[in-house]
Order: sequence, then structure tokens, then C-alpha cells
Amino acid sequence: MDQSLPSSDPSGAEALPVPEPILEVAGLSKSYGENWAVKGISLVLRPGEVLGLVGPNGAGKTTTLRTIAGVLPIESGTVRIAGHDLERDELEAKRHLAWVPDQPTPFDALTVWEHLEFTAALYRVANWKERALELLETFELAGRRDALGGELSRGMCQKLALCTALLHEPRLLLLDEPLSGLDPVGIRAAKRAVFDLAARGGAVVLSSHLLGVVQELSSRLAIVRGGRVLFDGHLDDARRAASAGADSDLEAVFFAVTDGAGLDQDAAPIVDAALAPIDADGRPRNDAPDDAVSRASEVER
Ligand SMILES: Nc1ncnc2c1ncn2[C@@H]1O[C@H](COP(=O)(O)OP(=O)(O)OP(=O)(O)O)[C@@H](O)[C@H]1O
Repeated sequence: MDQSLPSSDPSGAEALPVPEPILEVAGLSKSYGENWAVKGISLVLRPGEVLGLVGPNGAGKTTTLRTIAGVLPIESGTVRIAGHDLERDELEAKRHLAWVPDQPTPFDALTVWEHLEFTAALYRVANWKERALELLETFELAGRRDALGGELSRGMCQKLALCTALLHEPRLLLLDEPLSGLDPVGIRAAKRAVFDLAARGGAVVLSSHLLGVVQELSSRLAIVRGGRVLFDGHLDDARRAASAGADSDLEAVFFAVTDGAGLDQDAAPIVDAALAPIDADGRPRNDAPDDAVSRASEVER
């Protein structure tokens, strides 16, 4: 399956009905003390989409993913997963979600197999053993099924995290630097898992500094910096917005966008379209970053 960042097609062909989003993030903001790590990020992800989330160190990618995963509390804004509000309907929202952090830490005292057993119980996966075995074989962990979490290498921890994430067949998979510690077998298996999930109508958010991998796997791109979305769309649109050549790879586009060389506002589907952080009623929050609030106020006027 060719997932490589297709262009939007304004051909005028009869439009198919747009499927319901699997992920809807609106006006998400998060601060650490005085510093805003995420400043009003909004994203929509539909079935079959793989979103490559890229940006420089400290851009807010991990904070965004951890908030969507429910690991960090939502400070302002909303997250809906498969139609369920993450705050108001947490269990149902999380039932459809899997998250693989950049540095997974398995339980020291549980074996590989017990991690899968625990996950199956948590998500009430029927007939899980067959799928668990299949996943372990795919990621070449079958021989280590009785090893304790504390005995695993970094790459094995990542493979185990991918196995547990995939066991309940989530509709939304969040991956934070999923390939960095994996061997070639693990990389191939992880890439296939992303393609398979998208082909089955799921959605994936993939955050990585490995731009070649992002370009290979993603159908869409979100470039973030300073807690804001600078660009959200297809690579071809990013090329146009960044005035980059038609053959430019994601790396060239990334530098054009994040170096602030200037985006063509008309060509960019979304350029710094961050909404202001909003409260539960959709009003801008007073304690949100000043510029985001003033932008939202301008829209209200
Ligand atoms: N636990 C924390 N306490 C205080 N500040 C934090 C914490 N975690 C992240 N930050 C700050 O929030 C901002 C966003 O960090 P985040 O980890 O989300 O960025 P990132 O895009 O994932 O970066 P990287 O590519 O380096 O992993 C940074 O300024 C960072 O210093």
C-alpha cells in the first residue's frame, strides 16, 4: 500500500461522504508552571489517516500525545476519540486508544506474557492468546515470553509496548518515536502494523524526528513549533506553502517551514491555525497565552 503523502485532489470528482473523525483535538493547551508547552493545538484525524507529527526539540509533540493519551490531564481544550469525549467519557474514549511512549517502561516483576495477559484483561480482549502469540512472533519476542520486564533491552521494551498496544486492535494508535530503538525486524513489523491499522480504518499519529520514516508512513503532516501547529496538510501542499520544489523531500520542507522562511498563506491549508485555549463552553480562557486569546477575541469580534 502506498501511503506516501498524496496531494489533495481538487479535480471536481463527486465527493464521497466524509467519514466520522477518529480523533478530534480542539484548542488543546498545556502549561508547565509559567511555560506553555502546547498553545491551542487543533487536529482532526479520520479513518485510514496516518498523521506525521514533526517539529524541533521542545515543540510540544510529546506533551500533545501524552494529553491525547490521557496520561496528562487536559488543561484546556477538548479531545474526542471515536466520538467519545476524553474527559466526560474517559473509559469509552480510552477503549479505542493505544499509546506507545518514546521510552516504554514495562513492569519489572511481570513477564512478557503477563504484560499481554494484563492488557487483555484491562481491555477485555476475548481469545487474546492466539493474537498475543502472533504479535510476539512478529516482533521476535516469542523466545522471551517468560522474561521479566526488568530483564528486557531498550528495543525489546519498545517491541513489547507495540505488542500490548496492538493487542486490543485500537482505532487510534499514538506512537512517539516508535522506531528509534528497534532492530530491522522490529522496524519492519512496526511499519506494517501502521499500514495494517490504517488499511483497516484505524488512524495513527506518528511523532518522529526520522523524517524519512514519517514521509514513508504518513498520509498527512502536522508541523509544530513552540506549541503551535505551523502547518497541517499533505506534503504537496506543504511544498507549495513553503515555496519548495515539487521534488523536495520532507526534510527540505521541514527546514523551510520551521526556519520561518515564510509560508505562502494562501497555499497552506492551515498555517498557525492554533485556536485559543478554550473552556468547556468554548470560550477563550483568560489564563491562556496572551496572543492566542487576542487572536480568538479578534475572531469573536
Ligand atoms: N515535565 C516537564 N516539566 C516542565 N517542562 C516540561 C516538562 N515536559 C516538557 N516540558 C517543556 O514543554 C515543552 C514541550 O516539550 P515536549 O517534550 O512536549 O516537546 P517535544 O516536541 O516532544 O520535544 P522532543 O522532540 O525533544 O522530544 C518544552 O519546552 C519542554 O521543556
